Amino acid sequence: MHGKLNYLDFEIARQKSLDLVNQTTFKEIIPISDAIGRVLSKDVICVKNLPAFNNSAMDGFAIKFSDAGKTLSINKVIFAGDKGEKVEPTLKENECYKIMTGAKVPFDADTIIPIENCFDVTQNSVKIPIEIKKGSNLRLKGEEQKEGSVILKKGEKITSSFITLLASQGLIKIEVYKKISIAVLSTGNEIKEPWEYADDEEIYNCNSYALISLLKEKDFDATYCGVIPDNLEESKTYIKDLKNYDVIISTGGISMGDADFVGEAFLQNGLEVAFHGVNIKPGRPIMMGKMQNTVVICLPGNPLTAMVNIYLFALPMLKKLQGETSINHGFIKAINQKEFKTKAGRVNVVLGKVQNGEFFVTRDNKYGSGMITVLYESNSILVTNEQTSNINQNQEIKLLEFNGKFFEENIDILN
Ligand SMILES: Nc1nc2c(c(=O)[nH]1)N[C@H]1C(S)=C(S)[C@@H](COP(=O)(O)OP(=O)(O)OC[C@H]3O[C@@H](n4cnc5c(N)ncnc54)[C@H](O)[C@@H]3O)O[C@H]1N2
Ligand code: MOO
Repeated sequence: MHGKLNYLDFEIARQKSLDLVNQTTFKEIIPISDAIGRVLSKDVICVKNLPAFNNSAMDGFAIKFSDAGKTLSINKVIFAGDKGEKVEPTLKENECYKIMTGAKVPFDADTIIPIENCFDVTQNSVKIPIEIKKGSNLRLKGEEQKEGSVILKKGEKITSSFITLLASQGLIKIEVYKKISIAVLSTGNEIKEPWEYADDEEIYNCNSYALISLLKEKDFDATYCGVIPDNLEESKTYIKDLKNYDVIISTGGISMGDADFVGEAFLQNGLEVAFHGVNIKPGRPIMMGKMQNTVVICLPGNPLTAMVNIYLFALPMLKKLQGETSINHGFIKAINQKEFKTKAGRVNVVLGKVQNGEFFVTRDNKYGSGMITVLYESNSILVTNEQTSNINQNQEIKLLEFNGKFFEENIDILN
């Protein structure tokens, strides 16, 4: 672990991280009221046509299109919820129905005219305008979704708009993938928990809480498993007890320091390293691999680095493991507002704030990976390719927002 790190190409590292996992096979059935953020483990098939019957989109009159311009007698009034005899076709010559929004339209009417577009409306009759469109305001049975069609796809993450569709089908339970289990650890003798006393030489553990919160924002549950002391033997035992988790995420102790033996402790527990070291700033020492069935993600200790790296490298892989199909970062386009420099020869991650399509780089891109406040000051990142040394003012750029969307397509996010 102490040899010079071989810095892997960014895209190769991203691909290797994805290759480490296959989607979980464990499923469960849960109520739709608890389903937000969960991933569908099978397609949802339409069992009830949408709409279920021909119905009116407006309060008004249901007529035959050929009666445009005529004065018609009102045959009957139909309300939403009327059924059976009340909605049987009963039109005679020069007649129409008065009808309410959502009410079933009998088969002998083909067009709905909103009441405010009609003339001389009385209890018994109405004059229909001459300029009308056949079929207007008539919502046809199955025009939105037909029985048997796929309405929601396996691998999609459930949002509130999914719930509307599920409830429209009379579904109250749904099959989803079980949540993957994630252990989060910190390392380092200098680390104190926020509720402990920390003297001037000690620092508070921010990484674990920050990572668990970021994972929560992305609909993952993570368990905090404590601080591993800077001691190889104790680390080995500690890690051995975590093999029941699907994923272990640690921060710190993976660079070149004499106390950086977290990697060694994982290795001695059977870790097969996929890569250790990526040509990116921040995040050069990042390491990923697999320890039997457990995916191991070792993030560098600097809080800024840990957060940016979990976002860039870990989220796509965790999404894949969770069974999601949209696992790739999507970008938004913006215009850079102030020129800044980046270092050619490596991939650079640049923090900034995007607002209404304008990007404001954080602190002129002059900050250290050990800083914490800069994360708070930013809402997005720009990722350069290895050739880029400058981002000009007014240059169109691609940005990943911290709360950005993920897509099935793998698109080029580099600038
Ligand atoms: N000789 C070299 N030194 C370093 C290299 C290198 O290539 N050669 N890489 C540097 C880079 S880049 C990074 S990033 C850091 C990462 O090192 P580690 O992953 O070993 O992290 P630590 O040394 O344990 O900690 C770094 C920094 O972060 C603080 N830290 C750690 N854990 C937490 C926590 N849970 N909450 C808050 N802060 C934490 C820690 O106190 C250190 O200040 O290595 C460079 N060195
Ligand atoms: O990964 Mo380090 O944060 O580049 O300094």
